[in-house]
Amino acid sequence: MLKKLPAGCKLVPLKPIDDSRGTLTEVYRQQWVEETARVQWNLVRSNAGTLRGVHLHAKRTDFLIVVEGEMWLGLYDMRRSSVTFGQSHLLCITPEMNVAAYIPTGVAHGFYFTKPSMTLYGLSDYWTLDDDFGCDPDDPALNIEWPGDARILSERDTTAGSLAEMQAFYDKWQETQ
Ligand SMILES: Cc1cn([C@H]2C[C@H](O)[C@@H](COP(=O)(O)OP(=O)(O)O[C@H]3O[C@@H](C)C(=O)[C@@H](O)[C@H]3O)O2)c(=O)[nH]c1=O
Repeated sequence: MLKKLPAGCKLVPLKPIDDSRGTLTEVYRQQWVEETARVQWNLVRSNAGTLRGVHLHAKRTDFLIVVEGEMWLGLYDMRRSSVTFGQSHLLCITPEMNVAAYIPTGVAHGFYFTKPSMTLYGLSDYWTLDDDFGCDPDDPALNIEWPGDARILSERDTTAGSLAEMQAFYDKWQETQ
């Protein structure tokens, strides 16, 4: 497991501004991640024990904020040309940390929620199942030890194939580009 984030992943610091009314926080500026604008935003509620993923996008990047609760972000670098290829990282994000996570294309990711949580994420391309590869989040090759035993997974994630199969799909997709 990598001690740092896979290459190109970023934790962007957010700066809450407090006053007697409460707090105002900018959560996204396009210049923070130096690339194209977000074209879609998703607001997601997750029950305690939910695991979403592991998913991979070949064309799309995600910019993600934990608004409420606690999220463990598992990352695995599938880009053969990357210096961190084949390496994983797991980190915990809470709203109090005041960070947004930027996930580039080619880095597989899963979200595990230890308590009821709300996340907000911006997509650089419209969501489509064609760019939502998936694999078994417990595949030992991922080298990600999700915290907590109780698990709520989607049907798709429960029946997803291996990391090796997802890597083969991703490699094939890249050859056609
Ligand atoms: C992601 C998404 C899903 N949906 C629909 C499809 C389905 O009916 C319902 C729930 O979708 P899913 O089960 O795919 O949701 P989920 O498993 O949370 O999918 C997400 O997982 C994390 C790890 C990611 O990486 C995200 O990009 C996305 O893939 O919402 C949309 O309409 N638009 C969207 O942008």
